[in-house]
Order: sequence, then structure tokens, then C-alpha cells
Amino acid sequence: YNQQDLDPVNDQIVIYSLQTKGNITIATTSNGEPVDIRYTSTLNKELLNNHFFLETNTHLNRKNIPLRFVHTRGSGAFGYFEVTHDITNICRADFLDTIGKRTPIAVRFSPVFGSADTNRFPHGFAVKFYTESGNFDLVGFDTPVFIIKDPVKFPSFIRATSRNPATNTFDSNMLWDFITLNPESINIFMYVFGDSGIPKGYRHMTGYGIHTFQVHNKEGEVHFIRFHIIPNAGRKYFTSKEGQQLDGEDPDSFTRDLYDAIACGKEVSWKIAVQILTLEDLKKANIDISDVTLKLPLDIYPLQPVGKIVLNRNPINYFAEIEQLAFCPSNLVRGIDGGIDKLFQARRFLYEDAQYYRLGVNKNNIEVNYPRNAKVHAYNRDGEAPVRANERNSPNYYINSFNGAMFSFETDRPDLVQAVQTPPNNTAQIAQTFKDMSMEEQERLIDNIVSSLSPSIDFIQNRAVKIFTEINPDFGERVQSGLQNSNKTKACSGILS
Ligand code: HEM
Repeated sequence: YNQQDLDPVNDQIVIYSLQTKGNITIATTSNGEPVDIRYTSTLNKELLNNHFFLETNTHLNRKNIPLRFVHTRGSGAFGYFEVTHDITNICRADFLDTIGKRTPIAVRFSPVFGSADTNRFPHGFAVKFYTESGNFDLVGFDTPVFIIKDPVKFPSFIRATSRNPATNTFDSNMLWDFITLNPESINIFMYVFGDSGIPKGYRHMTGYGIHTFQVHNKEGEVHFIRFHIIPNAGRKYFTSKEGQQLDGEDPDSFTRDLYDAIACGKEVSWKIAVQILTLEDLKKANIDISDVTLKLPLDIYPLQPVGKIVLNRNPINYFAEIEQLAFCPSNLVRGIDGGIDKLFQARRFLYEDAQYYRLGVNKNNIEVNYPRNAKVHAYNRDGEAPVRANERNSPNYYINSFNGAMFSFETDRPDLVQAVQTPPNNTAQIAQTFKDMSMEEQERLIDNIVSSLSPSIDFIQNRAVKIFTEINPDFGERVQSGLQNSNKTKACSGILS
């Protein structure tokens, strides 16, 4: 075969064989003992003396680790971030300090729920920057807003959008009960049910950091930014029909497209830009700038370019490099102080907790998570593998008198501002989003809402229509008429003939 004629995804294993000359090595047990070919058949033989048989089977029994309970399926790749514009006047992070400077990155894209890439729900866009002062993780979505403002509602949202505990099916009553009892969530669903709900593959997907991050410069002055990640391949989307068709034909279509594009040497890149606000802007704004259910108006706070991200390497081993990737909003670097809202505060420790359960307490010692460009000494030792060199023979406590690692002191490091958070209030923004859509776009939005809402019970539908009417009477009326014309599920209609 000629490698140029082979498909990077379909023929990966064939390409591997072309790139290797003969068998790569002798097969051994994990202990390094060569496995005799006679051990590969066990018929009429003593099993307990066959270490190969025992090891391959008992290892298989332990193959799976806990999955991420959200964003379970994902695709990832590696590359670099390059600074294209100077923002040292607002942020002292060293990976941003020189135009042209490159920092290695890992990226993972993920549908929040479901088993298909084309699922009409938000998608995750998470970037790990391996900077010289530790890893910075930007863990965002493809929507500019989040579902809720108060983190105490997060578990309920996850449960309401998960399978019904009795029927084990997705449940329209649960979803729309949650949405209508927490109407601030409608802002994100304007994107989910709107034209930007299903990106045309990850290369065309936009990313948003969503939170308002506090940053500071060398003088200790604070500013506030929102991150936007804009695809150079252009923002493109699938319609519901296209998405459903692709879901049936190839649930891995985005994963395949990303892998293929990188393997075929296509430019896979995004621009990173930020909206910048001063402390004064924050104080005088007539909206809660820290509210993750609100986007910040681009005409008032325009985008300032910062850099670009380029993906140019596919994972060599999916489990090692993507499944074990662990993004944490608490992975911040000097100069980026973090989101100023309560939801970000919750995320700071809940990701860490999830990953202790999923990957173990030494998750940052796993190669793909290790802050490889920084010098690490955390005064953490022992625990579940991997422990790397376990901080060798250095002193294991602080403060100590024996040349153990010392703490730094950054003069002018500002405290995180305490945003006063009001109850969510984003109706005006939702109304504006609806108004800004063309008639055809509104039609598609309403069709998608109706198809999701129509299996719900009447009182939930009525509650939804009331909220849509409050947003815009025409919106409410059109959802209601769509519901009247839809075929509501009848009793026992799920039985296949
Ligand atoms: C209270 C609010 C939230 C909580 C408690 C929460 C919790 C979690 C947890 C526990 C995980 C799995 C982590 C792991 O096992 O590696 C996760 C994944 C993720 N979350 Fe959140 N989340 C919240 C809000 C958000 C928001 C606002 C965004 C976007 C701005 C977001 C984006 C993501 C992404 C992209 C992933 C997948 C990361 C990956 O690819 O590994 N989450 N979330």
C-alpha cells in the first residue's frame, strides 16, 4: 500500500504497519518476561500456571476507570498557542509576555451529554496551556453563556437532563420542568435550539470561557476579561435534519473530521480574543458583569485579539492522552486570578474532587497533566500511583531549616474582587437575541423548541409558553401554535410493532 492512498482514521492500523519494519518487539508479560507461544492456547492445559492467561484476563477486568459524568465522550489534539498581540498592560502571565511566544497546548472537545458528536446540546471546548509557570486551563463551552448562575442548582440540572431513574430514557418533563422553574437557563437554550446548536464539526466550533476572569499586570492593577475562541475555518453549523442524519450514519463524525484534518496537514486553528473591562466599568455597568447567564455586549466591550491556537498533532494513544486529561478551572497562573463569580468558586474545587475520584490523587503526575514546562515541588508525597520520583529525598514538611522548597512572594498581588451577585435577570437579553434573528432563524429555533417540549405534560408546556410570551408575545404565540400542531406522544406509543 501507499500511505498517501490510505485514510488516516479508517486505515490507522494499516498505516501503523507501514511505518514499522516487522514486529516491533517480543511480547512479554507486564513483568518483562517473554511470553512463550505455547501459553497462547490453553485447551487441555493447566490455567493457573499460565501467567499470560491470568494477566491479560485480570487486567481486562480492570480496564475501565470512572467516566466523566458530563462531557463523557470527547476528542482531543495537541499543538501550540502563539501570542499575536500584546496585552501585558493588563495581564502579567508569562505565556502572554512576548509577541510570537509559543506555549504547548492540549485541547479536548466534548458534547456535554449523549453519545453522538452532533447532539443538540452545548459542547465543551477545554484548553490546557503548559506554561513555564504551571498549567493554565481554560475550560469553556461553545455557547457564550451558562445554564445557571447559582452553583447549588448544578446537580439538579445534571439529574434533570440525565435519564429518568425509572424508565432510563431522556425525559422532556424533567428537562422542561427544570428550564421553566429556572428561566434564566433559557438564554443558553436560545443557542442550543438556535442555528448555532450543532457546529459543523469541531474545526468550525467557537469557544467561550464564559466567566469574567480577573487578571492583573506587573503593577498589580486589575482588569476583567472574557475569552472568545474564534475558528479560522469559519463558524459553520448543521441544521437539525443534517445533524440527525449524521448521528445515524456516523456518531463519531466530529472526532473523525478532527483526526483526519490534522493527519492530512490541514490548518486547524482559532484566534483567541478577549473583551476587556476596567474596575470602573465593572462598578458602573447596569448589568451584573460576573453573571454567567449573561453575555457582555460586544459593542460596549469589543474584542481585542490576543493570540492563536493551532492543533497539529493527534493523540498517539487515546486513553493515555485524552481520557486521562484533567482540566481544572483552579489551574491558574500568575496574572490570571480566576472568575469572580460563585459558580467559578464552585468549579475551583469540584473538578479537582471529580478527578481525585476518576484518576486518583496524583492525577497531575500523569504525563498529559504534568506541568512539564514548570519546575514543580508541591510538598505532596505518596498516594495512589503514579508518584513520579515522589519528591525524592528532599524535606517533606515546611517551614524547614534544610533547604527544602521555598515559598515565593509576589508584591502587588491583588485579591480577587468580591462581585456582589444579584438574582439572575437576563430576560431583556433573551428578548434581544430573539429580535436579532431573521424570521427563518426564529422559525428553526421554534421548531427545535417545539420538538423538545412537545412530549411534556400540558402544565409544563403552558408554563413554558407563558415565559416565552413574557420574553416576546410573538415568540410565545408561535411556540403555542407549534405545540398545538405537534403530535403529542400517546399512551403506549413507545411499543415497537
Ligand atoms: C457549578 C458549575 C459546574 C460544575 C460543578 C461543573 C463540574 C464539572 C465536572 C465535575 C466535570 C468533570 C471533570 C473531570 O472529571 O475531569 C466537568 C467537565 C467539564 N465542564 Fe463543568 N461544571 C460546571 C460548570 C461548567 C461551566 C460554566 C463550563 C463552561 C464554561 C463547564 C465546562 C466543562 C467542560 C468543557 C468539561 C469537560 C472537560 C474535559 O474535556 O475534560 N462546566 N464539569
